[in-house]
Amino acid sequence: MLISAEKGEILISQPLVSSMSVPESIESPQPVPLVYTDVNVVPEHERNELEKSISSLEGEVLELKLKLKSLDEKRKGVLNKIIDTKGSIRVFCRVRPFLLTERRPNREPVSFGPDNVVVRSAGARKEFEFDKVFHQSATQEDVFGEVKPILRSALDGHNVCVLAYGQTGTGKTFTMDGTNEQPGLAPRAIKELFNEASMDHTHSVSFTMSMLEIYMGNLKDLLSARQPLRSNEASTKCNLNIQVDSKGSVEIEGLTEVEVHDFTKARWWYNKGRRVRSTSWTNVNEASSRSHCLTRITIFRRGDAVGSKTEVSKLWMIDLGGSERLLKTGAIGQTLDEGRAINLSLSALGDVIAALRRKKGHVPYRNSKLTQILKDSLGTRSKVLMLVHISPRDEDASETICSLNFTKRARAVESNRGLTEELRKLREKKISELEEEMQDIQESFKKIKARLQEAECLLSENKKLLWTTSDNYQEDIEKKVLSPLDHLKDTNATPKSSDKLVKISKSSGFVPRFMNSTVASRIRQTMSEKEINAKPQSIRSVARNLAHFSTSQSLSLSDSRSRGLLRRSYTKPLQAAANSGTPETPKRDIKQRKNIDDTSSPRSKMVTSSDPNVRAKLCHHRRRMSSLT
Ligand SMILES: Nc1ncnc2c1ncn2[C@@H]1O[C@H](COP(=O)(O)OP(=O)(O)OP(=O)(O)O)[C@@H](O)[C@H]1O
Repeated sequence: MLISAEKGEILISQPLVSSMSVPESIESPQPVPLVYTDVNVVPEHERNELEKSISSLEGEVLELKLKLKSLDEKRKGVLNKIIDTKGSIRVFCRVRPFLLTERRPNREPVSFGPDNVVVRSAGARKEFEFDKVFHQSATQEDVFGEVKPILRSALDGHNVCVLAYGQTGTGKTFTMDGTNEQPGLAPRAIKELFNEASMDHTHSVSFTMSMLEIYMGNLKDLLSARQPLRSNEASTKCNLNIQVDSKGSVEIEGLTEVEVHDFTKARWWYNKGRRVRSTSWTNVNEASSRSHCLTRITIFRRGDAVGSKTEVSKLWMIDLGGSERLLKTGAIGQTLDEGRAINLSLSALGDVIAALRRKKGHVPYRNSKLTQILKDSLGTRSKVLMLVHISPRDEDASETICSLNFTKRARAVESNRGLTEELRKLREKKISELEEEMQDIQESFKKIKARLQEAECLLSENKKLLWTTSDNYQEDIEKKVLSPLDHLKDTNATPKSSDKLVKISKSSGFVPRFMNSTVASRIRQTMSEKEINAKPQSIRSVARNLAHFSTSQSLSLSDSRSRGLLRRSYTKPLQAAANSGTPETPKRDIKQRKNIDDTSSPRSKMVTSSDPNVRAKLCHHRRRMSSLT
């Protein structure tokens, strides 16, 4: 028998009850034909089939997981090649649109192409090249689209740094942070990380988050529980120490690191950190960031295989302080000091990037806190993405040139400039080939993942089925062990695998044919019931109990053990008919069967009546029932 999990149907192997005939008398020399009545018993061969299917599915799941793992490795390699060919330090430029309060000049000082910017200032024309230029109409989505591949790199174990650089008021905070309606890179990146992690079937990935600010050369923990009441007030966690371990990994002593399990929680922490950041008014930007704000997502990625190591990587998202020359901002006092501190560290960052690009032996990381913190994320195995922001205004043209000159240093070596036309074409061809390969890998990955999900689903269904049937199987074994009918075992053949399976809907209230009453028994039953119905309620209830047995009055086995077996076997369909058709748990099944056995056993002491007529009828019933027990 098989229970179809989908349709709630019971499949019963033939021959079923039709093949069951009970010998007229125990003296009959004929062997007892096949008795196969328990609808909950799964034939051995079907259980074997199920076990075979489970083991083959387990093999398939393992194989598919291995395939996914090897494809993942391949994907990692190809992505790495793409990023390296494109340049491990990539520089994008974003041009801020004119604000409503700004007057649009007749002749705009900045013009741009897809990967170049031309600035005209004081009669001079300067051109700068970029990996990509985002025009004024570019959306937050457009910018994120270009950053997305580097996030995959972070999940693959590389340290990644995304930096927003530019003059005050050019849109660094807008790009990194955004607004509720137009979320920026940081919230989008965090969401994407969770999204990618949820789709990774070969690794378990978890994240922690930290935020800090470098303000006037000091480190301030933005997620610390104890924050100063006013923005200028010194925080308790204002001077954190930067440590470098033997492997060159940078850690910040005492920096709050929160575990984030989902995007909502991560976003909550991110907003909390942003609120604490130091800002002040300058005559360029009303809420100017007077510090560098660093958000770190630490990624812990561990393979499913036993003994696999946890890979740790970092994603830094940095909103740098405004890079403008101090005179222009009208800064005095503390604001002037803040500006100086920002400029010093920006210049140190420029030196580090330039040294890395020139592949110079000495990289001056120690010159600022910013570069000390980023020491393990700006190196050779890391990926850096710098977004330089510029203003479209005429008055900002000279400041724009300064910003673009800064990024020119960063791009100098890996840029297309200096490459011959032939080499440039070769490079582009290689990138497009790699991108095609990447697409193929992703397609195969998707297909295998879909098959894996299918196989896992089927496996779990089959296991459930085996579990259910094993329980019945176990019961069956127990019954066989306890059954005194062991000598009949050899004559009761197990249905062959070739036996046709008959589908019977569970809800149809199926009763095996051997339980159907004969014509004679039906007449007898009707007559008894008519008489009993005329009697008091207590007697009617007894008659109802007896009616369970009236359906099998044609049985006349004198062997009490045979009768016991048969009674046990047909109480199940009765019970099934009584139930509403919901699949039973094995435990409930046993309990109910016990109850039915109890109630179906007529006991003389249950029936008492002073009416001699009723007594006579009941005796008649008792006599008939006693031949069954
Ligand atoms: N791409 C854009 N689209 C629409 N508005 C923008 C864009 N970029 C910047 N802005 C607007 O310009 C103003 C200044 O932007 P933002 O504060 O992001 O500059 P910033 O470079 O971070 O300045 P600071 O260095 O002083 O913090 C804000 O009002 C912002 O909403």
